[in-house]
Amino acid sequence: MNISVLGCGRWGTFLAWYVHKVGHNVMLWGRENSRNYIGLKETRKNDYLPLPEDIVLCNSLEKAVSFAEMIIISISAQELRSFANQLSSINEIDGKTFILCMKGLESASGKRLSQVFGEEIGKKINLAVWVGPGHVQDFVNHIPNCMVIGSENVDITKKIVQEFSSDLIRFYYGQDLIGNEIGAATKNVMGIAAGMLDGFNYSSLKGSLMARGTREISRLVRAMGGNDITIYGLSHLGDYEATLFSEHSHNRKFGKAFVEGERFGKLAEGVSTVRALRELSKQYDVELPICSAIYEILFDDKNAKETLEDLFLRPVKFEF
Ligand SMILES: NC(=O)c1ccc[n+]([C@@H]2O[C@H](COP(=O)([O-])OP(=O)(O)OC[C@H]3O[C@@H](n4cnc5c(N)ncnc54)[C@H](O)[C@@H]3O)[C@@H](O)[C@H]2O)c1
Ligand SMILES: O=P(O)(O)OC[C@H](O)CO
Repeated sequence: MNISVLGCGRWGTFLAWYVHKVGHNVMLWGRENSRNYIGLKETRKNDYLPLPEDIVLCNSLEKAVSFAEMIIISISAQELRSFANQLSSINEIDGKTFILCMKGLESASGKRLSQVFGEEIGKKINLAVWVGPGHVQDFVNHIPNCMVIGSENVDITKKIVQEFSSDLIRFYYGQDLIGNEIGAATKNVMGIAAGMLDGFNYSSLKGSLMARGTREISRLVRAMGGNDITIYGLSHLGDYEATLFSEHSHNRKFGKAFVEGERFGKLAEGVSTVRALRELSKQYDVELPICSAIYEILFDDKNAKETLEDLFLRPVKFEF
């Protein structure tokens, strides 16, 4: 099958490498002036992998869309609305299958990425998300993992899983798009919290963070109409190792650098997601103590150590 991957950053380039490895014809699109695109064009490699010769690199969106039956998108979440708007003017998108491989929420509205995409596209397309644990550094070293693909159409979910399954990634069929998208986005906020704990030498608290983080997000998912058990699946709890503990996690590294007064320059999606969660907490009247603490530290200039320690001073309550 012909597959295009739109976005040639860390994850997009891996996805092109992966779908090529499982036997598809692949076109990888990037913006003409982007550093990632220029680097790949010049060297056919990035910091993580060499790009196989028969993956076609291209900077024409029209060409990438018309080439493929299935189109994977992996860019920064806050750019998705304007990017989808750009895509909507391409007639050939009609009837194609789009797969969002990104973890975030629109920061101003709290909307899920499938909602944002659907609102802008305005044409008949199939839409799915592909989330769950996985770092490029592990996959290229042949370390397998499990991931989840979900959509509102189980036939589409099954078709994508069939095309992309391999001994490197075992997929599960997602059953709850709300839970999968909220779960994938919010694990990044827990990753930032974990990095802060690491920075304060409180790493032993990460078990408690896993228990209370999942509980907090499961309440939100239930209020939004999703299934709270989804949060204990691959899109959220299943992604904690790769985010709360991994040396490769950008979100964890961002949190650690933040409390150490250093700058972390790579994309850490949890920063924008925590703004979205403030909005969702109000909209759905759900208390999100850990996410609120991270928001206050990042955006209200609250002292990080005191704010995290204050979480311990809240009234005692039942665990579930
Ligand atoms: N296991 C996983 O599912 C997994 C792993 C890593 C990353 N991700 C997700 O993938 C997404 C991308 O992360 P990344 O680490 O590759 O980030 P990155 O910064 O390496 O890449 C982002 C890419 O988006 C491009 N981009 C930004 N704005 C754009 C626009 N308006 N139009 C077109 N392209 C634009 C940039 O040029 C860049 O190449 C994030 O949402 C991240 O959470 C998922
Ligand atoms: O490096 P991070 O924190 O963006 O995490 C990457 C993936 O989402 C881990 O599954």
